[in-house]
Amino acid sequence: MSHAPVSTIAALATAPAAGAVGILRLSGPAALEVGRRLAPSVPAEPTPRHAYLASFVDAEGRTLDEGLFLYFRAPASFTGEEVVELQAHGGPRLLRLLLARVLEDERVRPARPGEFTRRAFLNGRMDLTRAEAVADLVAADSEAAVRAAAAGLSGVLAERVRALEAPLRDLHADVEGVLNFPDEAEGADADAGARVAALLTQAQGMLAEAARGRLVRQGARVALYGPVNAGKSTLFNRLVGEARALVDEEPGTTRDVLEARVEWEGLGLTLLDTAGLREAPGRVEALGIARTREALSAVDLAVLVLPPEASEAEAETWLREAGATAVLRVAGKCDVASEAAARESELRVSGRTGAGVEALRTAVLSRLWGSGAPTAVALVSERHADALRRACEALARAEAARHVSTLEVVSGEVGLALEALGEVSGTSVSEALLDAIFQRFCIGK
Ligand SMILES: Nc1nc2c(c(=O)[nH]1)N(C=O)[C@@H](CNc1ccc(C(=O)N[C@@H](CCC(=O)O)C(=O)O)cc1)CN2
Ligand SMILES: Nc1nc2c(ncn2[C@@H]2O[C@H](COP(=O)(O)OP(=O)(O)OP(=O)(O)O)[C@@H](O)[C@H]2O)c(=O)[nH]1
Ligand SMILES: [Mg+2]
Repeated sequence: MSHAPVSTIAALATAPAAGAVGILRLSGPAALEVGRRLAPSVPAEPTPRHAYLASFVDAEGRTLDEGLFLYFRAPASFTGEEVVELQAHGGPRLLRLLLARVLEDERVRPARPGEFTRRAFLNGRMDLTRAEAVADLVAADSEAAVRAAAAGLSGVLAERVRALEAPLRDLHADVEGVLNFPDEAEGADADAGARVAALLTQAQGMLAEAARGRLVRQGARVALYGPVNAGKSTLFNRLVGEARALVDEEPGTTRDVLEARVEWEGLGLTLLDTAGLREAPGRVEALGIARTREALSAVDLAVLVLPPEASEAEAETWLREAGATAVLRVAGKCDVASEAAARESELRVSGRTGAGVEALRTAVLSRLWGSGAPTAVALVSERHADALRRACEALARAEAARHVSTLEVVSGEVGLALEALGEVSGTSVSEALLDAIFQRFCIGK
C-alpha cells in the first residue's frame, strides 16, 4: 500500500466574525516553513510553545499585522503533527488575507470540517469519544451540556468503554482459544456464561443513560397545555422571565405554539406555550389546537394548567389529551382559587403573582431528571446508543446460545459485540463512519 504524502492543512480556528483576536492554524509537515513565510522574523528553529511577537507580512514583505506566532513540535501538539498558529487581530478580511497567503503554497490545502480533530484521533491523541466531546463542547448551550462534554473530553466515557471492551476482548480470546486449541486452552470458557451476563448488564447500564444524554445535550422540551384561558401564557411569561406571549381575558388568545429557551439548575429547557384546547373553536384557532396536539406528542413533559373552576372529570379528559407523554398537573390562578378546591398534594401556582412558580420549576426538573444532578453524566450520544444496542443484542444472543448452540456461535456473537463497541471507542471504525462523525464539526476544529 502506498501512502500519499501527508498534506498540510490550514483554517481559521476562530469564528469568521470581528473579534479581539483571530487565529489561523496550520497542521502538517510544512506548517513551520509556511508559517515562517508570513512571519520571517521567527527563528528557523523556534522554541516550541513560545509566543513570538512578529510582523505578519504579504508576498512583498509589507506588514499586514503584528501578532503572535506559536509553534508546537510534533508529536506534542493537538493533532500530533507539526502545528503553527498565527494569532492575529480579529479582523475577518485580514484573516482571509493571511489564510489565502498560506494556501498559495502547494503543500497546503484548506482543512475540511473537523479535520484537525480527525487527525488528532488518527494520530492516537484521543479516542473517538473524546474527539466527539470536542464537538459537544463547541455545541453545548447549557452549563450541564458544557460540564458533560468536558467530562467526555477528559476521558470519562472513554474509560467506561474501555472497561467494557477489554474484558470482552479477553473473553473473545479465551473462547477462540478453546475453539482453536482445545487441549491447551481447556476450561478457559468455563465461566463464559457468567462473563457474558456481567458484560451485558454493564452495557445495558450505559445504554440506559442515552436518554439522559439527549436531555443534557439538546435540552428538555416542556409544553404548557390545558383549557383556554387557564393562565398558560401568563405562567409561561413568568417562567421565561419576560413578556413573550400575549395575554388576554379573551379565551383562545394563543394560536401558534411559542417557544422559549431557559436554563434551570444548569439544564437547558425549551418551554412551549400552546393554544388552549376547547370544543368548537373558530377556524384559525382550530389550526392552533392541531398544533398543540402535535407539540404534546413531541415533548418530554407536558404541564397541564387547570383553572380553579375545572372539575375532576374535566381534568381526567385533559390528562388523556397528552397521550403517551408524561404529564405534570398544576392548579392555576391559585391567587383567586379557594384553598379547599385544590386537591391535596397538587401544585398550586399563579402566573400573576408568581406564587408556587419556584416549586413548579423544581417539580419539572425532578420529573425530567429524577434524582441526582444533571451534571453527573457522561454524554452517551445517539450514535453511541445505537452501537451499544447492537452490542447488547449480540451479547444477549451469546447468552442464549450458551445453552442451545455450539461454542462457535457464542464466539461469533461475542465478536460482533466487540465490533459494535469498537465503533464507540474508534478501535474498529470505517472511513464512512468517520466521515459521518466529523462532518458535523465546524471548519477549523
Ligand atoms: N490557541 C489554541 N487554543 C486552544 C486550542 C488550540 O489548538 N489552539 N485547542 C485545540 O482544540 C484546545 C486546546 N487543546 C490542546 C490539546 C493538546 C495540545 C497539545 O499540545 N498536546 C500535546 C502536549 C501535551 C502537554 O504538553 O501536556 C500532546 O498531547 O502531546 C494543545 C492544545 C483549546 N484551546
Ligand atoms: N387571577 C389570576 N388571573 C390570571 C392568572 N393568570 C392569568 N390570568 C388571567 O386570565 C386570563 C387568561 O390568561 P392567559 O395567560 O392568556 O391564559 P391562556 O391559558 O394562555 O389562554 P389561551 O391562550 O386563550 O388559551 C387573562 O385575563 C389573565 O390576566 C393568575 O395566575 N391569576
Ligand atoms: Mg395563551
